[in-house]
Amino acid sequence: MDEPVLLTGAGGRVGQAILRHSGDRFEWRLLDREPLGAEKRPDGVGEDDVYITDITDEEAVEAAMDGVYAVIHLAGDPRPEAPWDSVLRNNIDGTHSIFQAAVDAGVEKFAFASSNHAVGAYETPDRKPDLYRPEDEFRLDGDELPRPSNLYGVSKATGEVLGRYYHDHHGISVVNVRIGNLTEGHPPIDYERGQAMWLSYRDCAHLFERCVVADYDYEIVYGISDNDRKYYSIDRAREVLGYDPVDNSAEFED
Ligand SMILES: NC(=O)C1=CN([C@@H]2O[C@H](COP(=O)(O)OP(=O)(O)OC[C@H]3O[C@@H](n4cnc5c(N)ncnc54)[C@H](O)[C@@H]3O)[C@@H](O)[C@H]2O)C=CC1
Ligand SMILES: O=C1O[C@H](COP(=O)(O)O)[C@@H](O)[C@H](O)[C@H]1O
Repeated sequence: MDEPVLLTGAGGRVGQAILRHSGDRFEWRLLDREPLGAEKRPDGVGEDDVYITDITDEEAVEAAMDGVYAVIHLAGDPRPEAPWDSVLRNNIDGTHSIFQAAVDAGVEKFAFASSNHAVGAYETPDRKPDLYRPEDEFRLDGDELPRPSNLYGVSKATGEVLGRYYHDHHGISVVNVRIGNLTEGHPPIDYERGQAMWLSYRDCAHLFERCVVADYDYEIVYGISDNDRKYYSIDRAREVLGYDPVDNSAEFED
């Protein structure tokens, strides 16, 4: 595939994890509202491939989308405690703007950075803390309805529904990745929930690489490493995307 892959939110944690491990895999086009210095770009990605703009700027987004094969859409407010005005603008309006530009430009595939917080309210008091432990068999598999933890989670569930709409009415392939907890180098320390949903940097890059390469219609998958502790199934990501993670938070326990 010679056409570019547009990565929004390229300067953030998830974007940098992808570029660090898969920087040589695609022709990248990078978008962020903050400057992306040479240290944030893979070799060979020059300033002409970088778009510094807000994702709600429809004209600028249209220009960035021209000729693109696939979109990995990460840009947004990632804070679980983010207020409504911010998630409405950055996560809902922004995601709408990126989807609309993508279908207008004939983009084939769209990977959306959803979140564990779209389903956080499944972690009910009667299930905690057992569901964070290796012997517990409770699993979410992507077929369940959203049960957001907070307004940020509402915005992520809304992004998933926007994807459903654009897939059904415009035919674009959409995969929603409910990312767990991306932490560099090792799983979160003294945080069982975080260890159960840990996503290592290299597994993150591999997962989004598969979102560009694999064939699918509309999917919801979980983005975590192959942790012994888990309450998210990664079976669907394995089956549909060919996701084959190498990390496991249990390997870091004493
Ligand atoms: N880091 C994690 O563990 C998780 C992240 N996610 C999602 O993944 C995505 C990326 O998250 P992180 O990399 O952790 O966040 P981050 O804050 O490190 O990166 C987000 C990037 O998007 C850019 N951005 C934000 N709003 C923008 C706008 N309106 N227009 C243009 N650029 C904008 C920021 O400048 C930043 O570079 C977010 O959508 C977040 O909700 C979901 C679950 C877990
Ligand atoms: O969606 C997100 O989830 C991760 C993990 O959630 P947490 O409540 O365990 O911190 C969070 O770190 C990240 O900022 C957020 O975008």
